[in-house]
Amino acid sequence: MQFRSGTLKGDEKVALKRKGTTADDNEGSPPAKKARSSKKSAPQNTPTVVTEKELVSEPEEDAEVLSSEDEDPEAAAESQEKLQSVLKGSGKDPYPDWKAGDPVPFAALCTTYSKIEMTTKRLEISAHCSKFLQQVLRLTPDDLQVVVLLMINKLAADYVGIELGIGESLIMKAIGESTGRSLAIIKADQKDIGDLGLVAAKSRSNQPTMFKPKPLTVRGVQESLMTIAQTEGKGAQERKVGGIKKLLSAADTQFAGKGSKGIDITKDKGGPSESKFIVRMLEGKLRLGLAEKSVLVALSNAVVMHESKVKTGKDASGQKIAEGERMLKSIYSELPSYEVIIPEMLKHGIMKLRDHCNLRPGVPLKPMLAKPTKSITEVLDRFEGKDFTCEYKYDGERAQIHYVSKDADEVFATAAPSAGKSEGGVSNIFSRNSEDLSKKYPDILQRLPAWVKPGTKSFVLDCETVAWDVKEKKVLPFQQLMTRKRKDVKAEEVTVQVCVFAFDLLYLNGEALVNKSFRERREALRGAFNETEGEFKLAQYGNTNELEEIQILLEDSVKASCEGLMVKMLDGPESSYEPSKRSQNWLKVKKDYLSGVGDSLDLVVLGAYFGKGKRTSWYGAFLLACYNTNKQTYETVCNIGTGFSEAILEEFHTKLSENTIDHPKPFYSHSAGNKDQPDVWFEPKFVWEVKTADLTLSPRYKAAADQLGKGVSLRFPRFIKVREDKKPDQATSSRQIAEMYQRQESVAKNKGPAADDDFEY
Ligand SMILES: Nc1ncnc2c1ncn2[C@@H]1O[C@H](COP(=O)(O)OP(=O)(O)OP(=O)(O)O)[C@@H](O)[C@H]1O
Repeated sequence: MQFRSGTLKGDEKVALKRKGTTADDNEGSPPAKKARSSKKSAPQNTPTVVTEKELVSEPEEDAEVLSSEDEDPEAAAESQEKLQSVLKGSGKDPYPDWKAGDPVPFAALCTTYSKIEMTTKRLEISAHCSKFLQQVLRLTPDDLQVVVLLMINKLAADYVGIELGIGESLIMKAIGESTGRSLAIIKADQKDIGDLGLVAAKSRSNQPTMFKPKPLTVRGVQESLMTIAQTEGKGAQERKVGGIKKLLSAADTQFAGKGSKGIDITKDKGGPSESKFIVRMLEGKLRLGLAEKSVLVALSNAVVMHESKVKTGKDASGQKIAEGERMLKSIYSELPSYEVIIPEMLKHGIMKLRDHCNLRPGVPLKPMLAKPTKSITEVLDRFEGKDFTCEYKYDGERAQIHYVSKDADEVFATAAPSAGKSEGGVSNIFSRNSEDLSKKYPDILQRLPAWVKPGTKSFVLDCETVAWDVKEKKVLPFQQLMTRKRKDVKAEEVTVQVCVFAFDLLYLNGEALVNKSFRERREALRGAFNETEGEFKLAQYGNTNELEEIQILLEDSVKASCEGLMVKMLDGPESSYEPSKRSQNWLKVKKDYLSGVGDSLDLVVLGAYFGKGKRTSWYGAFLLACYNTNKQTYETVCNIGTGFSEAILEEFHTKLSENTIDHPKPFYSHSAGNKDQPDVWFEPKFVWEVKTADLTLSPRYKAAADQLGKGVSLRFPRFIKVREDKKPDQATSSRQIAEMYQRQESVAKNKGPAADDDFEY
């Protein structure tokens, strides 16, 4: 049966109930044995131990891109030796040497992309990346930064705010105009092939060449992409198309006009075609299965190898490679900016990076995140024998405030365009994605100097901005905060007042505090700021290990309009601040999810079903997906039709209709059966927070199917809110879903949900 709208007819519901489920259920089956046994599998954040399985899949988690905390040094060294042997054994350089000092040819980067695309083995991916980066270091080190950025499909660090993600229609137009093919043919090809990159490659190989433009260079492509991304104002679309056409016309000169002897898109996924990769870059997704962490590791390996060859003429040892990897990961976690790190690394060498690169105001770091729990007793079990603290979990927007006063010793390091300059100094606010929020919160920046005590010269503060009811003097719901304009807000015109609730201090007066204990950081926080009612407060907390007292704190937090508690380790190295990591040392306890799955999920809208009855004018239900960070694919997880008001359905209909696509993207992992297809597909753009009763296995959905054998789906999913602060690739990951599923009580007790395995859909 196809789930088409939020409401089922009565008899359908009865029929389904007899099977132990209902329509909003996304069908269940008993957990497979595999799923139960995988509970015992090794921790996933020890990637340096290379097993047979890891050679095939890449157990990574973007949120943990940078953490090296749990790594065992011996295992790391062993893994490095294996990597080294792969590096040595991989034979020829990936691309013939270009003349030393010349710009890196774009074709060389595309050859590397293509080799990466052809394998799923982690060590091979690392080896291809590292070999190419060594070649760049040897021949044109000045281009290393640009090469690394393009490998992660970025034009600049996130805080600079330049993004690609050009719409399909503009790209199709440019492909048509640059290759002389009609838009109708391009559209037909897209329908057939499903990958616009391959359509571009095919179009290019069929095109006769009149003249041979100069081959593309990596730097040239980066500059052109930058211009395209920054084009705005009148006629922007036409100018963007013009820019794309120029790039495509200069691409694949070696293949153009050779027909299928040139780029054969039926073989090797189109090979190293430049047009293919340019188009994918423009779309904002390279889809190589190359996670940022792999590039970071390959970069450290390449630099260590290169330095060793220059100094001793020999390859570096596995131990040296492991040391380099730990160093670069740790530096990058505090200072995530290749623009800052790479020039310093080239100047001083990788092992001297600590002397030159540290956390600094102006460069936002990725925040530490929490693991969900579903009972207070689970918290007590996890933190047994340790001192911990329970803070209120405020429901607003994560914010990182950076500040340097004019009489501080250091300078504000940012390239972020809208850092607020005042008489007092320079300040900026960043989101959890390192986006510059200064234009959204000018009122905070204006008031900031009043909260700072006289001896406080510079800081990086971790906090939550929360909508504040000035009259009633209390916190307002998250939805209220979302009504604030996102850009060009004038401090004097602010309608929704915000109060900043500070909960951590990462840097103070020239010193990074991230490696100090949380008790010390909290002390420093209290010493550095003045609280001001309704404007700036320190997060409320209680230090207790008593179940009853934690229960009371939880209830009080909910009465104060908070979501629940954040429970944090207080002392020792475990209580250090772990940037970018979803850590066991921060636990969240949400009142709504006690005894459920422990947390809500943030999911991406991939498709919709036309509404029926009262919902005929809008979409009645939606197909949602989680994100697989290893494969960079969206995996379907449920259909949802509950929790929407009519006004919201109307709004979603308008917004989503602008993002429809003719076919599912090749990186959507969904059921192939006709009856499971939504009526409309969308670009992956919107992230919605969704609540669920529990999780179940289902052959109809694909979430976490790699880990569990069958897909996971949500039972009784209910829409809560739009997560404007999350990008699609920051949605709940497949790995998180697998973890949630495994932690579910029914699985832990080996009972399994009651639904039939062979339920007919
Ligand atoms: N006292 C606090 N300490 C830490 N984080 C807090 C606190 N109060 C509110 N928060 C918010 O809670 C979030 C922690 O939950 P989590 O790490 O899972 O982030 P999330 O994925 O955005 O999940 P959620 O939807 O629960 O906010 C932080 O990102 C922050 O925005």
